[in-house]
Amino acid sequence: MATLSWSDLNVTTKDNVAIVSKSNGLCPAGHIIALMGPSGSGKTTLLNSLASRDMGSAIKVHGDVEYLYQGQESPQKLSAVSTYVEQEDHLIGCLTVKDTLWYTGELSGLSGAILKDQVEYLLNAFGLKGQSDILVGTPIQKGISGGQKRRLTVASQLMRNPKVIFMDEPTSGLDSKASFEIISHMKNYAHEHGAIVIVSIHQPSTSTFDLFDEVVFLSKGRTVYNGPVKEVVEYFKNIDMEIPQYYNPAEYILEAISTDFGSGDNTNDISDLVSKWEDYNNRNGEKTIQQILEPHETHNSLYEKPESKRHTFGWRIKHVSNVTWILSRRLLVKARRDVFAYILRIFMYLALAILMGTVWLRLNHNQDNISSYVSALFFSGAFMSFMAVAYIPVYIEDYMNFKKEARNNLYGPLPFMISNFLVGLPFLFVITVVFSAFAYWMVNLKNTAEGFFRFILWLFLDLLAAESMVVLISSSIPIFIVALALTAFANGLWMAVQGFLVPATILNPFWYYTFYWIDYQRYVFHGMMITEFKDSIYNCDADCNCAYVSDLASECKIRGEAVLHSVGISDHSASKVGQWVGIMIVIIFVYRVLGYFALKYHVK
Ligand SMILES: Nc1ncnc2c1ncn2[C@@H]1O[C@H](COP(=O)(O)OP(=O)(O)OP(=O)(O)O)[C@@H](O)[C@H]1O
Repeated sequence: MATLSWSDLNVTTKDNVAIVSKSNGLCPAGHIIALMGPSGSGKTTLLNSLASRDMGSAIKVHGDVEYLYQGQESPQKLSAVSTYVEQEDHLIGCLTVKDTLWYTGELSGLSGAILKDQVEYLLNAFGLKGQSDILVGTPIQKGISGGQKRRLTVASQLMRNPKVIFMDEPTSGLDSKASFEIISHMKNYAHEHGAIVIVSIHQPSTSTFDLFDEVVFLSKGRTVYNGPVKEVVEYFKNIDMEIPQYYNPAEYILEAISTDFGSGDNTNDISDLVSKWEDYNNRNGEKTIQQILEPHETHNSLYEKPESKRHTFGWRIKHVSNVTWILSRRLLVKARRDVFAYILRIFMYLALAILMGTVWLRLNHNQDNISSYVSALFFSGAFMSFMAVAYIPVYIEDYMNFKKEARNNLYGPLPFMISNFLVGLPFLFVITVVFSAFAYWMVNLKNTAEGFFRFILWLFLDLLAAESMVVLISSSIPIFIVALALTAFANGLWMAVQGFLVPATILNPFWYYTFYWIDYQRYVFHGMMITEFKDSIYNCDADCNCAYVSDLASECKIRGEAVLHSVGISDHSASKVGQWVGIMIVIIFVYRVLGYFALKYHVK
């Protein structure tokens, strides 16, 4: 039989302030255990420590947590068989309830009739059958209620039949009936699947409280009671703290061990309760598995030996491509349904194209218009990439969902990054074509099909690089306001050093020898400049004064290459342009690889 046990677990801050002290416990397969205590008593911290979750360098954990099978180290690691239901839901707003379960099932390796049955079973078990085709909900489209989201979160994490389930306040925001239903379902799940379920919970009703097999009461991180729920009343009676009849025992104990509110300091009372619990334990000894288990609990078939899985390289490749395919399909559904993902941006770029086309309307090839042509190209490249900030909230929603799923071992950062890139490609291409189709001809940029397609190429690479930068920044610091500020700053930097506002020839050496060479907007700007000015001829003014000197001055004309020269573009050969396209691809690749490592860091 599998068990999760912990001994002498101490959690402190790095300044040695105790959060959880001397915690011991044992939970056998088939049992559901509650961690209870007032707010700030250390329930989440204990739960995280049991789940071996990284809590940052500010927290230190000492002691042992063991996942054992028949008293021996389990062949499978706890992280491989467990799932953690967080306090926040982190669902994808524009998927329906059924879609959410379906894709999670696919990601868990289910398919065909098994997947269908499992989805149906969970929809029924969590009371979501009537909402199966309703969207989870987005900021502009109301979806299911908060309580239904909570139930969906829990249901989706049972898809792959985890052996150990940690739940951080799964019932917060739910009414007592819904809370009862969830805990009741988890109890049945634990019993039927031989799973271990550990739940931190605030204030369950009496009927919900009675569903738990064991309970740990914490006060300021110290254990006041850890044992069977049905012995709670008896234990507290024996230590002269009789729970009045008709009183919810959980509520009564929580009031007694709460330290934040109420009159007077009850620290001594709490210390007294902790000592009494320690004395009781010393007298009776820690309970063994046999003492914890009910005599009738002999579901041996459920406690099958977990098998260790060693994956070959070929299996991994197949797994990554399968998961990439599932994630790509899910993202495509989102991209189609979520107006914020791409649809709004397509209209935004269309509006910008019309704005640009009417501001720089039908320029002609007189020298007075040369600077307007140059600024139009700068605006297209720089401002279009700046607008990629609109992608940040969409990406952060995906990231949060990714983090939840990756930490629960459904997949890793690689398929997430690849699918995000692949699904972005067609949408960014549509945005590019829509923008170019209007802006290019309205401004009267080079009147050739080749010029138009080259413009599309540069703008497409520009948007890809801008979006990849957003992915890198938002993956590194997935906090909306910070990612927004950093992306705006980075875009300002790339605009400033790309050689338009200050020509490369006079750019400060620090910027020139560093950021100028890795500035994707610079390659886009120079690429567009070559497309526009190479092999173009402009008229000097009526008195034959030419703003740019070229070999055509005697004919009162300016060769476009002279304009290129003035912004520091001396080599405009096809090989140079090809080299810049290559550099753009490398920049996009590097952004994505760095983004991958940022994701990897966050789910370590
Ligand atoms: N990283 C940290 N640095 C310093 N103190 C921390 C840190 N994490 C948690 N704590 C402190 O540890 C204590 C326990 O926090 P925890 O979140 O585990 O409590 P909780 O019982 O789950 O509370 P709630 O029911 O309100 O969610 C709190 O006083 C909290 O301020």
